[in-house]
Amino acid sequence: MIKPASTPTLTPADIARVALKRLGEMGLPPTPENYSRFYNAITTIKSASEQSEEELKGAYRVLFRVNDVLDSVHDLTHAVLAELSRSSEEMGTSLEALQATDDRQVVSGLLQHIIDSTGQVYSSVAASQRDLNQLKESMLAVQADLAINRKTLEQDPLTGALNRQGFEHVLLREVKRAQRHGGKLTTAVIDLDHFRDINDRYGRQVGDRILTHFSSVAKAVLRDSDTLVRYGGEEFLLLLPETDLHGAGFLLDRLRHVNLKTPFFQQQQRIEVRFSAGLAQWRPDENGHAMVLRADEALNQAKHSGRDTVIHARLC
Ligand SMILES: Nc1nc2c(ncn2[C@@H]2O[C@H](COP(=O)(O)OP(=O)(O)OP(=O)(O)O)[C@@H](O)[C@H]2O)c(=O)[nH]1
Repeated sequence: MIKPASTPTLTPADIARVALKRLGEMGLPPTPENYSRFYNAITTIKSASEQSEEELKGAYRVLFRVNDVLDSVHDLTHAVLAELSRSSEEMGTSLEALQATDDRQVVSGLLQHIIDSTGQVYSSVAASQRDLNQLKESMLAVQADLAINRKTLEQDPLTGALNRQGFEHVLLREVKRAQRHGGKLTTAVIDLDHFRDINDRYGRQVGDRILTHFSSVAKAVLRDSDTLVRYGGEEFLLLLPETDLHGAGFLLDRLRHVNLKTPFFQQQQRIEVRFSAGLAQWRPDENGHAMVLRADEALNQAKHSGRDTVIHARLC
C-alpha cells in the first residue's frame, strides 16, 4: 500500500535521526566525529584507508604496469628519434658531398650510402612499430585489469549489486543527466523486514543466500537503465532514471508481487521475506544525496507505520 509522507521537507533533526540510525548499524557511538564519518560514508567515495588490502594491492599492481608500459614507450620513442636524427645527419652530409663532386664513382658510392641509411631508418621504424604493437597489447591487458579492479571496488561481492562506492559514481552521473535534460530521477531505499529474525531462525548463511535471492528478484524487475545497489546489510537502493514517483511506486508494487510469488526455499521450506521502502523523486534544487536522505526518511516512516509498505516522500 502506498501512502504519502506526512513531512514534506527534511529538517536537521530528521537528518540527525537518519545519521544516528546509520551509526547504530555501524556499531559506532554517536559522537560528533562519528557523525561526520557517517556523513562521509554516505556522501563521499571510500577513502584509501577504508579500502581493503586486496583492493589496494590490485590498484598498485595496475599502476606499476601502467608505469612500466609508459617507461617502455618513452625509451622506444627516444631510440627512434635518435636513430632518425643520426640518419638525417648522415644523409645531409652525403648530399652535401654529392653536390660538391662530378666523379661518377664517388656519386655512386654516396648514393649507395643514402640508400643504406634509408634502409636502416626503415628497419628501425619497422622494429619500433612491432614494439609499439606489443606495448599496445600490454595496455589492453592493463585496461582489462582496470575493469576488473573497478568491478572489485564498486561491486558487492555477495549479491553482485553495486556497492556504495559504485553508487556514488552512478548517482553523480544520473543527477547531472537529469539536470542537463530536465529529466526525472527517483530513488527507492528498500529494507528487508525483520531480517534479524531470519538470521536468528535459519542462520546467517541462509540469510546471505536470501539477500542474494532478493537481489536477483530485484534485478529481474528492473530496466537495464535502472541501478541496484546494496546500500547496507539488508538494505538495497534503486536508482531509477526517467522515472517519477508514480512510475517508481508501480515498480515497487511489481517487486513486491514478484518477491512474494518467488520466495526463497531452504530444504523445501518456503521462507518469505517482505520489505519496506521509501521513495523520493529528485528535485531540481537538491543534490543526489539530499534525495537519498529523503527516501531514507520515508523508509523510516514505512518502518514506523508497520512495515511491508512503501512511503513516498513529497516532491514539494
Ligand atoms: N545474513 C546476513 N545478515 C546481515 C547482513 N548484513 C546485516 N545483516 C543482519 O540484518 C539484521 C538487521 O537487523 P535490524 O537492523 O534489527 O533490522 P530488522 O531485523 O530487519 O528489523 P526492521 O528493519 O526493523 O524490520 C541484523 O541481524 C544483521 O546482522 C549480511 O550481509 N548477511
